[in-house]
Amino acid sequence: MSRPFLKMNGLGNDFVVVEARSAPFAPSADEVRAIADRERGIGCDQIVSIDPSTRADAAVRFWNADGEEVGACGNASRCVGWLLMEASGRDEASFETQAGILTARRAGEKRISVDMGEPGLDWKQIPLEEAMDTRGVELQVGPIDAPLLHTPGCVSMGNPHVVFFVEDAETAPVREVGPMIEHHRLFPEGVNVGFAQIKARDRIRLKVWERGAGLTKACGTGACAALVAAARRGLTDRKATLELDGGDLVIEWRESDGHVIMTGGLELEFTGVLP
Ligand SMILES: N[C@@H](CCC[C@H](N)C(=O)O)C(=O)O
Repeated sequence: MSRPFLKMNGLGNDFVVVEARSAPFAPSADEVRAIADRERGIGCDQIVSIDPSTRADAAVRFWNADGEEVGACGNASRCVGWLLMEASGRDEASFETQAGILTARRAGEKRISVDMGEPGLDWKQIPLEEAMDTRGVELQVGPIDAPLLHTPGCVSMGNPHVVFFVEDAETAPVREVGPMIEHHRLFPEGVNVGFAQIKARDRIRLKVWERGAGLTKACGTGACAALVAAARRGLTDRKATLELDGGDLVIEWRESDGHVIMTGGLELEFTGVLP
């Protein structure tokens, strides 16, 4: 499969990015896992391919480190948007994903805004196993009479998210609870698990246990989901700074069209050749 790649990250959430507009790239789950392996492979949270498109500048596919293809990846979308704009010399780029056509715009030096589209808020869009109010679903962790965590919000950003609101994100049981909820029966397609501490009406501290990748330094769609889940419950305004382990993202759930706008940085780490 020898072919060039770019190693990139968005706030430390890292990717192997393959340009596939002139030569198809369709890795098997085993090949994805081998590339993503941090001991024996290149090591990354997700793999990204930039494919040809007749409807946008490109089409983009994402795979988690566990080998499964997924519908959205916010931090990687900023990296792809930047690559497309650097190649075209323009200040805007669009690309197809399973979540729809996304538009990226420059927002400073190696800083990109991506219109992530409208969040999915109906239980069937998450999806959930049964009908529930996604502002606060019937799910709890710990003893029935004294739950550790409960009544999280659920949001789809083209991928499923559940967001628990916690007193202190630094001490939240991310590594213990994340894997338990990731594959919980309520989520037939699995789920990304956010732990959000509301610091102010315009500031959230967030940790995310990602479906198929575990605890990452940042999760762009997770940040979008946390802002939407918080704003729906009146905990924050519709625009806030999301503090992730790897850095900050500014997320706005726009009143005018209901779209979620994610703004943040990216890094090009190095180039290489897949073995
Ligand atoms: N890190 C990404 C999310 C990648 C996919 C996610 N783990 C899923 O399985 O849906 C982001 O920045 O959004």
